[in-house]
Amino acid sequence: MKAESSSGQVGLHQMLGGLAPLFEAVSAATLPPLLPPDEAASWGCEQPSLAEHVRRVQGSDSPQLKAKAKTSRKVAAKPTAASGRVLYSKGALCTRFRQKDASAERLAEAAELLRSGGHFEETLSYTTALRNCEHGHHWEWALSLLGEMTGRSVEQDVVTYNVAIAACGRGQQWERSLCLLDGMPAAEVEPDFETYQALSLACSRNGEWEKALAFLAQAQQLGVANSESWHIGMMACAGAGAWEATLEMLECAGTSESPKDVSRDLMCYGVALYACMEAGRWPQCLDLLERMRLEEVQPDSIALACAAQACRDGRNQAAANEILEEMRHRKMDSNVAEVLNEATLSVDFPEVRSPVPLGALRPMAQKEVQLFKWIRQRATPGDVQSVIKVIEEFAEERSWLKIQGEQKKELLEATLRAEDRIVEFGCYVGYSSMVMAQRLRELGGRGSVTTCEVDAANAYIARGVLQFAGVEGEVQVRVGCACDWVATGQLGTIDFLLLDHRGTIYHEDLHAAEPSLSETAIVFADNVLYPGAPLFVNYIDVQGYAIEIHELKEFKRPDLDDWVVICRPPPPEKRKEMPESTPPELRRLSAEVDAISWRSQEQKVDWVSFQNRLKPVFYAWKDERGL
Ligand SMILES: C[S@@+](CC[C@H](N)C(=O)[O-])C[C@H]1O[C@@H](n2cnc3c(N)ncnc32)[C@H](O)[C@@H]1O
Repeated sequence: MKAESSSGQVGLHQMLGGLAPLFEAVSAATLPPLLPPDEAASWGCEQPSLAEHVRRVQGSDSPQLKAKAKTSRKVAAKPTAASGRVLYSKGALCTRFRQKDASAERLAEAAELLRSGGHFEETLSYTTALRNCEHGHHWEWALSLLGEMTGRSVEQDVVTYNVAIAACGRGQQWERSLCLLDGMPAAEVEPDFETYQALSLACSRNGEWEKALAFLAQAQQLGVANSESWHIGMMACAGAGAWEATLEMLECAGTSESPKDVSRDLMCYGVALYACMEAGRWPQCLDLLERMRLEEVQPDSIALACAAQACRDGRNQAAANEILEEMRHRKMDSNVAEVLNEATLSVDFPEVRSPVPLGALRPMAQKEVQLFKWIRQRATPGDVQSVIKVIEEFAEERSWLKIQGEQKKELLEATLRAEDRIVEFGCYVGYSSMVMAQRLRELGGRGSVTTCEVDAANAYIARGVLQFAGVEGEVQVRVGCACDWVATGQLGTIDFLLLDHRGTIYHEDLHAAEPSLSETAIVFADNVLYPGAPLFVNYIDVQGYAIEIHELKEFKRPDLDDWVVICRPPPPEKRKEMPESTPPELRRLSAEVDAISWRSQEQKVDWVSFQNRLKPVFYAWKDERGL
C-alpha cells in the first residue's frame, strides 16, 4: 500500500490515491452473508450482492422479520391495555435497546409495544430506537428495524442510515456498514459527512485503518470531509498501531491535502503523540513536543502524559521527569496513568461531538469532572434512574451539588404534566433535566426538554451525562445565556418554564420569555429564598401572576430554608410591559444576593446569617398578600 515519495516519505495523496482502488475492491469484495449461512441459503441465493443484501434485510417479508413478527405476535397476545397491562412510555421502550444484556424476547416485546402504541409511524422514533441499538450493541436489531421501516413505508433519512451504520460499526460489523452505504441510493438517501464519518469509525473500531482512510478520501473527493473526519482518520491509524501513517496525516494537516478546516492543532498533535507512545517511539514523542512548541501549540496534559509515558516505557527516566516537572509547574494533574485513563474514557464516548479531554475541563469545572467520572464508574449506562441516584450519592459522600434534589425533586415531578414542552434556564450537569425527562417518560413519553446553560464546561459535562443516561434524544442542551436563547426564538412554545439559573435576573428572563409562554404555562422558580430572587417576587406580584409558594429545605442543607415559587402568568392580553421602577430596598437586597453569591465561589460564606436578614422581607411580603 505504501507509495514512496521522492523524499522517501509516504505522501498522503499517494496514500489516499492508493486507497481509492482499495475502497473499490472492498465494496466489491465478497462479504459475509447478513444472515447465518443456512438462513441465507434458504433464500435460494448463497452470496447476494451488496444492494441485494440491503434490500433483503429491508424487505418486510424477509425471514428475519417474519421470525420477529412471530415473536412479536406472541408477545402482543399477552394481556395488554384493557386487561391491566403495564404501560411503558416510548422513551422507556426505546431505552430497552440500549441494554446490552436484554433478551430477544424483551426487545421483541419493546418493538411490538412501540408498533402497537403508534410510535413506529414516525422516522424519529425509529431513529431513537436505532440509536439505542447502537449503544446496546444490538446491530442485528438496528438492521431489522431499518428494514421494517421500508416494509411499513416509514421514510428513512440520512440520520437513520448514519445511526444504523454506527450501530453496525459498534457491533464489529464494518462489512455490514458498507452494505448500508450501498443500499442508500435505493432508499433515495444521499450520504452526508456524518455517513462517511460513521463508516470511517466503523472501520476504525474494527482495526481497519486503511479502509477508514478510504472513506476519508471519498468524503474529501465529495467535498464533505471536515476536521472531525480527519481526526477520526488519524485516530483510526493511531488505534491500529499505524504510527507512521498517523505522522503522515499530521504532516498533511493544514495543507491542500487535508480539508480546509484542518490545521496542525492540539488534537492532531495529541493523536500523533498517542500513536507514538503506543508504538514505543519515545524519540518521536520528544520531537513532536519540540515541534508543538515551535509552532506555538501549547501541549495539554494528555499530550504531555503521552510523551512522559513513552519516555518511561523507553527507560528514558530523565526525559520523563522533565515532562512531569513541566506538568507540575503548569499545575496540571501529573498522575500520568490517570490522565491517560481520562483520555481513553473520552475515546470511549466518541459520539459526543468534538470530544474535549476531561483533563482540559478540570481547571474550569474540577468538581463536575470528578462527578462525571464518578457517574461512569458507578451508574448503569442507559439507566437514567441509576444516574440520578449516583449524582445524589456524590452530593452526599463527596461534595455538595447545587441541584434540585430531595423535596424540590418531588415537587418538580408532581408539577409536571404529560406533553409539557419544558424549557429550563440553568442546566448545570443535567440533573433536573434528567428528572424531568424521566417524569415525561412516566407520563406517556410525550413532551420535550430544552435546557440552557451559560457555562460551556458544565454544558459539555451535562451532554456527556445525558448521553450516558440514555436521554440525549429527549433533552436538548443549548449553550449560552438563557436570554440570548429566548431572543433567537428557537426555544419554541413553553408550557413549563423552570427558572434555576440566577435568582437576581429571573424577572428579566421571565419577561423576555413571556411571549413564548402558552396559555396554560407554569413557571417553576427555584432558589427564591436561598440565595434569593427579590426582584422576581416583586415582578410576578405586580404583573398579576397567580402565585403559590412552597416552603422547603435546600438540597442536603437542613439548616437552610428555601422557596420554590410556582406561578401562572395572566392571559396574554393582560400581560404588561416591564415595570419602570422597582422598590429601592429590593434592588439593594438583590445586589447583596449577587455579591454574596460571587463571594461564595471563592470563600466560605455565612448563608444562615444572610438568610436571617433576607427572610423578614420575604415573609412580610408573603403575609401581606395572604399567600
Ligand atoms: C443551580 S444550577 C442549575 C441546577 C440544575 N437545574 C439542576 O437542578 O440540576 C445553575 C446553573 O445555571 C447556569 N447559569 C447561570 N446564569 C445563566 C444564564 N444567564 N443562562 C443560562 N445558564 C445560566 C450556571 O452556570 C449553573 O450551571
